This record gives sequence, C-alpha cells and structure tokens, in this order.
Amino acid sequence: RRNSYEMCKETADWLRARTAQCPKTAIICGSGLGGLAEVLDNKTYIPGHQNPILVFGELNGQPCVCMQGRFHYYEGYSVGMVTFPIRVLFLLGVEVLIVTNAAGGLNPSFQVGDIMFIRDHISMFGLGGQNPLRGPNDERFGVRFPCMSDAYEQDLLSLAMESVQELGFVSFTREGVYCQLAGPSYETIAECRVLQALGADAVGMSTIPEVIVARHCGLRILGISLITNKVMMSYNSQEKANHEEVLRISVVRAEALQKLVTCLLGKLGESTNPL
Ligand SMILES: O=P(O)(O)O[C@@H]1C[C@H](O)[C@@H](CO)O1
Ligand code: HPA
Repeated sequence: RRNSYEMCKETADWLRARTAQCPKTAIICGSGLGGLAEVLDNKTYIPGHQNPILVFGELNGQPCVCMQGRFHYYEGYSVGMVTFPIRVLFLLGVEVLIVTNAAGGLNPSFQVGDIMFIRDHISMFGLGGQNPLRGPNDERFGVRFPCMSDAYEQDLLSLAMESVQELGFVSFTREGVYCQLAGPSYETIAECRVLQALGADAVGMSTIPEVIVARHCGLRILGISLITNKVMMSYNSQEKANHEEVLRISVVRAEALQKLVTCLLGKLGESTNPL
C-alpha cells in the first residue's frame, strides 16, 4: 500500500537526509495558493517525484513546511496516494496541519473572495463507502475507529479568528461546512441544490481524505477554504464554473491568506512556547 508505515517512513527518512529543518507545522497549499510557500524564510525546496513540491523554512520564526500542490483523486491517484504526504509529514514530526483549498460557495451569503474556516465536513466519499482508512489498521498511525466530530480543532480556530480580527479581515471571513466531490467535473445545478440542502456551505474536490488521515494520526487541523466562485443554483444563470476563474480569485486573495497564516503561526509559537 502506498501509505503503508514502511513506505511513509522511507520517504520521511529520505527527506530528513535532505534537510535538517524540523517543521512542527505543515501547510498544504490549495489551487492557486502555492505562493504561500514563497514567504518562508531560509527556504529549502525539495521537488517530489511527481506533482507536489515541499518547501521547508520558517514563517514568523516558526519552523514549517509547505506542500505546493497536492495529489487529487480526480487526477487518478488512489486515496492512499492522496493521503500519503500526510503520513510522511506526521513521521517527520509535524503536529499542526493547515489545509487550504479553493472551493465553490453554496451558502447564499458567501461572496467570491471570502475565506471560510472549515468547521466541519461532509465526505461524499465516506458516505458512499470510500474512506482512506479502509483496510487493515496500523496502530503506529492511530486507532481503528477514530473520532471525526472534533477533526477541526477549536483552539486553532480561535487563534485563527484572533488573527482575522487583528488583520481586519472580519468582513470577508466565514465559517462553514466543506463538502468534497470526486471531480474533475464541476457540479450540476441539481447537485448543488442537494449539497446545499444537506447543509454544506462550500464544495470542492480535495482535503477531506487528508483530514481523515491527519486526524487518525493525531495532528491538530485547521482547514481554510477560499471561496473562488459561487456555484450555480439556477437554470437561468449565465455564469459557468471554470478553473481559470478559480485560479484568478485565488491569486487575488493569496496575500491576505499569507498574512493570516503568518499571524497565526506567530500565535501558535506563543501558545506552545511559554518563553
Ligand atoms: O486543490 P484544491 O482543492 O484547492 O483545488 C480545487 C479543486 C480542483 O482541483 C480545482 C477546481 O477548480 O480547484
Ligand atoms: O465550484 C466548485 N466546485 C468544486 N470544486 C471547486 N473548486 C473551486 N470551485 C469549485
């Protein structure tokens, strides 16, 4: 299995041989948000065999690692491969995971450009019977039946909200429920209506398998969705979801997100370091 303990350990050891940095926080950069990594100090770039590049460095004095890009299920990767980097990060000693993504807004009060902290998620994969933890459980990662009702940590959310207030970002910050579909096709109007009725505030194509695997191995998780478009709810709408628009809006908000994560890391450092 791609995310077996042995394979993850081999990659973690391989990375350790290439950098002496010991990040406590990892940031997964969603579509168009790879620029987050550029603000790190003392950067070490480690290109992967395939898509994502790992950038080790420091942000606001805190050791951290950014994953520029991710493995998406819609690209054809197995859920094992999609979640493999999470277990590698865990074996590297990461304790806090900040997952970011671009998502479509289902909540009618959301605007394009809003930042949504993920309060909870709806896994269409999980509901449909596909969970990244399916199969033999390896206790070295976590327990057989992990709790998910507390996957998104309240303390991290509170620190993130403090950062939002200090930065003056309140007017475009929300909280909500993220729902993941397989992609790569965007949702139909009928599907959007169903998701909204189910209680989802935003819809995307990533993140949840990563969160499940991260929660399983005890990582503290903060999820951030950038609302890059409003999904179509009416047959009269002339707009159409498209990836170029998603990337364009991500870039517009990239700087705000960088500031937010930088501020949050400073607070995390203060909260974990009594000095
Ligand atoms: O990696 P994320 O979830 O940010 O990417 C989103 C979902 C699709 O990959 C793409 C759709 O525009 O953006
Ligand atoms: O509208 C969307 N749907 C699914 N994934 C997305 N990622 C960005 N926008 C969207």
